[in-house]
Amino acid sequence: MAKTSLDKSKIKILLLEGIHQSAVDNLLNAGYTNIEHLQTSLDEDTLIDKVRDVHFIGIRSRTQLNARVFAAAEKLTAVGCFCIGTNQVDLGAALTRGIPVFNAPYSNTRSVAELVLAETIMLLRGIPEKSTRAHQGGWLKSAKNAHEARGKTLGIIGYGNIGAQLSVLSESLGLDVIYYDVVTKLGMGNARQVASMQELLARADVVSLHVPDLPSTRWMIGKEQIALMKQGSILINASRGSVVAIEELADALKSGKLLGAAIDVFPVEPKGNAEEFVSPLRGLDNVILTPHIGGSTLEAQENIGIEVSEKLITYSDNGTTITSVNFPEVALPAHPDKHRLLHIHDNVPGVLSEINRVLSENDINISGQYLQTNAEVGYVVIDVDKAYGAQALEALKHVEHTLRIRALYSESNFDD
Ligand SMILES: NC(=O)c1ccc[n+]([C@@H]2O[C@H](COP(=O)([O-])OP(=O)(O)OC[C@H]3O[C@@H](n4cnc5c(N)ncnc54)[C@H](O)[C@@H]3O)[C@@H](O)[C@H]2O)c1
Ligand SMILES: O=C(O)[C@H](O)COP(=O)(O)O
Repeated sequence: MAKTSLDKSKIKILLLEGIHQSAVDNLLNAGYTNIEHLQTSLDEDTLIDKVRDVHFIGIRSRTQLNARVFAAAEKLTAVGCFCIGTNQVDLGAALTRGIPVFNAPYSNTRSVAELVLAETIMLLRGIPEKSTRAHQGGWLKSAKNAHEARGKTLGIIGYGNIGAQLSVLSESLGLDVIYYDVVTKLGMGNARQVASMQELLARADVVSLHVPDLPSTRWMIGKEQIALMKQGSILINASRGSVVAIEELADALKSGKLLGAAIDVFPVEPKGNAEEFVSPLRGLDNVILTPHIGGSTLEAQENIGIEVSEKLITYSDNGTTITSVNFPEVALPAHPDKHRLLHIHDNVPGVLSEINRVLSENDINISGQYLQTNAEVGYVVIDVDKAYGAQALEALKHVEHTLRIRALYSESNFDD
C-alpha cells in the first residue's frame, strides 16, 4: 500500500450520533483504524475538548459545529454530515480554516417522501385521532372529515430532491400536485409550478414543506400564511423546525382552521432519547408528532454511512473534494509514484503565480496541477516527483495567504 504522510492508524476519526456501522466498516476496510464511534451528540464544551486531536468528524443533524468548535479543532481536516442538512455546521468557518464539508444529498430522500405520503393518507382519514381514541377504549366510527387522497391537491413548498420524489409518488396515488420553489423547475409528471407561495397555500388541501434551513425560510409559515390556507386543510413539515412558527400552528389546529398536521422537526428538539420532548402540539387531535425520523430508516442510514465515509476516505487518500458543500470542487486522478501537495489559500490575486514562482525557483518540476476556487478560497493540488516532495512542502508553507497545506504520500507532516 502507498505510504501516506501520517500513518492511517494515527488519523483520528470521531463519529457521533449513532452513525451506521457501514461507515465504520468502510473506514476500517480503507485502513483507518483509529475510530471513536459514539451513539449520542455532545454538548459544546465536551465536543471542544474532544475535537482537539481529531482529523475527521462525522455528525448528523444534532451536533452543532460552530466557529468555537472549529477554533479548537486544530487538526480537523474534513467534516462528514451523515445526513442531508448542513445547517448545523458553520460552513464559512470550516471554509476559512481549509476544511471541506461533505454530506449525503440523496440517501434518505426516499425515506422522507414515503413518510410524508403515508402521513398524507393518515391525516386525510383522521387516523391519529381515531387511533388514539381506540387505544383509550373509544370507538370513533365516522366518515366525518375523512377523505380519499385521490383528487386532492398536494402543495409542495421546495421542489428539490425530496419534493420532486414526493411529487412522483403522490401522483401515482391520484393526487394533483402543485409546487412552489424559488427556482424555476420542470415538474415531474403532471405537477405544475405555481408563481407564488400564496397561490399554493390558497389552492392546496395538503401543504408539505421541503425547504432547507436558510434565513429566507426561517418562520416562512406562520399565522399570516396559515390564514391563506384552505379551511380544514393539512400541514406537513419534515424539513427543519425553524420553518414553521409552532405556536401559531398550534393555534390554527385548536381553532379548527387546520384539520391536521404531521410534524417531524421542531424549533427545539431533545438532545437525546432520554430528554423530555416539549411542544405546544402535544395532545392535539389529528396531529402526528415524530422525533425527527424522516430519514431514519435502516436502508437510508446504511447508504448514508457508506456514501459519506467514502467521501471522507477519498479526500483523505487523494484530495478529491467533489460534492463538498462549502469547498472548491476538484476531481483528482490517482497519483502513483508522485507526491501530492494540497494547498488551500485565501482567494486573492497572485497566490497561484507565487506558488509556481516558488516551485520554479527551487527547480521543482510540476507533473500535475489542478485548481479550483470559490469566492473566498483557492484549492490547488500539485503533483511533484517523489524526490522533491519535502522540499516543495517547505517552500509552499511560506507562500503568503496560505491557509493550510497537506502532503499525501510524502515523508513530511500530514497536517501542517
Ligand atoms: N426530517 C428529516 O429527517 C429530513 C431528512 C432529510 C432532509 N431533511 C430536510 O429537508 C430539506 C430538503 O431536502 P432536499 O434534499 O429536498 O433539499 P434540496 O436542496 O434538494 O431541495 C430544497 C429545495 O428548496 C428550494 N428552496 C430554497 N429556498 C426556498 C424558499 N424560500 N421557498 C421555496 N423553495 C425554496 C430550493 O430551490 C430547492 O429546490 C433539507 O435541507 C433538510 O433540512 C429533513
Ligand atoms: O438532514 C437530514 O438528512 C435529516 O434532518 C436527518 O437528520 P438525522 O441524520 O439527524 O436523522
